[in-house]
Amino acid sequence: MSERLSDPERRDEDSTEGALRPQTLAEFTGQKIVRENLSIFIQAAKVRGEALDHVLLHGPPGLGKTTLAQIVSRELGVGFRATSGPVLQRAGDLAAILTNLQPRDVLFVDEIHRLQPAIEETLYPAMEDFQLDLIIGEGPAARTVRIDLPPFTLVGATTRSGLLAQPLRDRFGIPLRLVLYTPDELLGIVRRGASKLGFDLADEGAEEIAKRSRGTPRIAGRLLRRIRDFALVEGRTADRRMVDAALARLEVDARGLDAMDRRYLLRIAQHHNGGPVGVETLAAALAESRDTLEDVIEPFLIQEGFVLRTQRGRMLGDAGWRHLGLTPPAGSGQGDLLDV
Ligand SMILES: Nc1ncnc2c1ncn2[C@@H]1O[C@H](COP(=O)(O)OP(=O)(O)OP(=O)(O)O)[C@@H](O)[C@H]1O
Repeated sequence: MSERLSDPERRDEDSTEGALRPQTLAEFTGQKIVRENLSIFIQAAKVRGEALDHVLLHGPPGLGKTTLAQIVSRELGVGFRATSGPVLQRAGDLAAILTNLQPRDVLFVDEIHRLQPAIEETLYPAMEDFQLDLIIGEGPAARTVRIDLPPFTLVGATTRSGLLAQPLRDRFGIPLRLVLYTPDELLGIVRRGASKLGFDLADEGAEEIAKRSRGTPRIAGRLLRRIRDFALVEGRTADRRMVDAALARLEVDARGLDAMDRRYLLRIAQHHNGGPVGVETLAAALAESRDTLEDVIEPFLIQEGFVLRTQRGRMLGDAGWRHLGLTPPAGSGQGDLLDV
């Protein structure tokens, strides 16, 4: 995958990313419905003294799934273990983790849609009955040993709940969908981040970053840290003009789109006359995977009306044409919109 500054999937090696992480539900900005529901279920689990039901967090990358999972364990006052779908290669890897959990611990599985089928099946009885069926030996001598597990809470995160097998999805009692943040919510996150970093950021500078972060806290945090670098080296106050100039140098445009987003829009405009064009065709032309287009690039472009998802493929929306400064060809309809 390309190295984009506004790539919400890329994690920062920068230790300050961790410093910006909210630690409690009250500190967590935005996602009001998710927050309110989680708060009730956490309180109820604590009153009953039971493990919280399993939680599935789904939504685009960089919206705070890992952060929320950590917050859930902290609010429950239990331990936190983290792994991810692609890391678990053998059923034994999962067994080792599960048998080491303390009662009511949170086990976070990132990218849960990428679990191996065999591991997924080990997970079903573990989630449902807190039991682990281990097969010992091979061939005719093989036998199954059943191990009791402590009750635990699985918090799964995925950018694609549609890719989860139905039986796995059904085992999450608390499915929660994260949505892109509003500029106002991001403003709160940027202000809080600036104060945590001890960075003197003017209000208008903060607003500019919030507006141009593609609805994603991880991008907001990254832009904030890069602008802090510019301010430091140039010895300037981070007011609107300074932030604007810095974002231009980072190739982030007035609406927060980066070079890749613009290539995507231009491709539909110039090579497909505004579309419709299939996502596979676009992915091949842009040398990106279909998953990257669907998970990373499109959610914001669709939300803002730059792109429309129709039965026959992607089309450029009015906002997309306007943003590129181009005129739509006469008679370009919008096709049949898919529910997005
Ligand atoms: N509501 C929020 N308020 C403040 N900062 C947030 C919030 N949500 C996320 N962040 C910040 O954004 C960054 C990304 O968050 P996190 O790693 O939890 O995202 P994620 O959705 O788990 O991403 P991925 O799906 O790629 O794992 C972190 O630095 C975190 O501090």
